[in-house]
Amino acid sequence: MKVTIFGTGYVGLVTGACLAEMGNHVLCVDIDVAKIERLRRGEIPIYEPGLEAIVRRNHAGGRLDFTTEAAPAIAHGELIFIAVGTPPDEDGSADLKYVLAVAASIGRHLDRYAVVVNKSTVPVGTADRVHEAVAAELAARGADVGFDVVSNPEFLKEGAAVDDCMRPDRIVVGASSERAVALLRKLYAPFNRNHDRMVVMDERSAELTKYAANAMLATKISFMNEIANIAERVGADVELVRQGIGSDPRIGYHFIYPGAGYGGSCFPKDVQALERTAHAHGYDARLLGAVEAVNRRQKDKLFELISRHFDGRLAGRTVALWGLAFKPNTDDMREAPSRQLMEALWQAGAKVRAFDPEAGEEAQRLYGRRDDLVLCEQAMDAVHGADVLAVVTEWKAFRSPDFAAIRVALAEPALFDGRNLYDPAVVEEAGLAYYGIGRGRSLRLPR
Ligand SMILES: NC(=O)c1ccc[n+]([C@@H]2O[C@H](COP(=O)([O-])OP(=O)(O)OC[C@H]3O[C@@H](n4cnc5c(N)ncnc54)[C@H](O)[C@@H]3O)[C@@H](O)[C@H]2O)c1
Ligand SMILES: O=c1ccn([C@@H]2O[C@H](COP(=O)(O)OP(=O)(O)O[C@H]3O[C@H](CO)[C@@H](O)[C@H](O)[C@H]3O)[C@@H](O)[C@H]2O)c(=O)[nH]1
Repeated sequence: MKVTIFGTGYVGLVTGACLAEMGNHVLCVDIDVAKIERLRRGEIPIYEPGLEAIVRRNHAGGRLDFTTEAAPAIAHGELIFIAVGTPPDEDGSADLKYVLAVAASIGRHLDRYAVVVNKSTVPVGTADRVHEAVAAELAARGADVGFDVVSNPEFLKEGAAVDDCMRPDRIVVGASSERAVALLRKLYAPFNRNHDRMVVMDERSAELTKYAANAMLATKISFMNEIANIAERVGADVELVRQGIGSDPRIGYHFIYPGAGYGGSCFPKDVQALERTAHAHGYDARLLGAVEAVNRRQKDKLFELISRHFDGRLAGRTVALWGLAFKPNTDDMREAPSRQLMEALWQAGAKVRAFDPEAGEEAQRLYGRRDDLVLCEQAMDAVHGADVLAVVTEWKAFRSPDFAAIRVALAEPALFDGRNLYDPAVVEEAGLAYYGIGRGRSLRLPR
């Protein structure tokens, strides 16, 4: 099929590449000229495992191309995806200016029936607004062209985006037109070979499904962080509690890892946006407000532990920091807990020596050159010359470090484990003070 995708970010590029891999002819459009030039040269602007090979193969095979021109892109696709950003505006609601700009542009150029497929995460009612924006432009030029708008939210996770896109749990399609549903069934048929993953519903339910999924996952994390903070105070170990509750299949082991708080481009903004939607409809969504508040507080947790360790005297101290990305397998630092921690440390007069397997360049872009930040090439380089070590992101490379070498390298051997990666007893045996999240220090069970 002929597919156009507006937006070549995490969602647009991955979707475009995977649809091309399934044999479709995909044209990706972006207003970012530099991004499109890089993509045409076969360079991938983001770090996403497996993506580069698929993009290069399909670009070379003539099934995937990139442009900055809206008109030929709209002429190309029988399915036109919108996968542009929906950042929060001043009050936390989703800002639809990019989505509506694409919709208007479709209306200005469309000259035969097409399905406009919205993949961006958008508030309930946006399909109607996109419909109106396209229709207004068609009317303005007196064009009598049929089109449908479908909601098709995306559930991929960064770091596993290609895999999620190739093997989705479900494909949610919100549509009121049979013609549009039939075209989407055809497009997604190769992804449904094993069993039908398509869940067809109305547009509003599809839009709400996306927010409900993210809000549920964020709620699980904040819940566990709340339990961790209780565990710390009562002398229990939240890691044992986690295993104790996860074994109940109604609860499950997934997404109940306590830590330094959730970050990324989705959970923080989507929980907030859903709360704003509820508010706009006269409902006070208290649970969502609490999920958000618990997370904001949790992102301060590592700083509090480090500050307490030094009795609040952080000026002149140096903290080694492992992990800048908001989670492993990405270079994305949007809303990353590492940022809140670094900024608080700087404010308190401390310096940071940081290492991340992929996000060093992004940190450089965000913070530029400054005296209180050294970006290191190796994990141990960050530790040498630091007083203490804080682990913020659970990259696999950090799972089993040489604690003895870390103890020798640190001036004040202490490890702040923001993801509960380590066994406190093992760390302490190596001669380092251990601080985790919700690990009451009075409890040490025999192994
Ligand atoms: N990142 C994720 O893991 C993820 C997962 C599911 C859903 N989402 C949602 O998908 C949407 C896109 O997210 P993302 O992370 O891919 O964003 P992103 O910021 O990585 O990419 C968005 C792209 O859209 C481009 N763009 C903006 N206006 C444009 C226009 N008029 N025409 C063409 N391109 C334009 C930007 O230049 C940018 O390259 C958001 O609504 C997000 O909430 C993201
Ligand atoms: O038990 C857990 C699981 C995750 N996290 C944190 O939660 C954040 C988000 O992680 P994850 O969900 O893996 O990453 P995203 O790429 O943001 O993906 C989420 O957001 C996307 C955008 O909407 C959705 O498509 C995905 O389904 C949804 O998982 C990260 O900071 C993680 O460190 C925890 O603290 N504890």
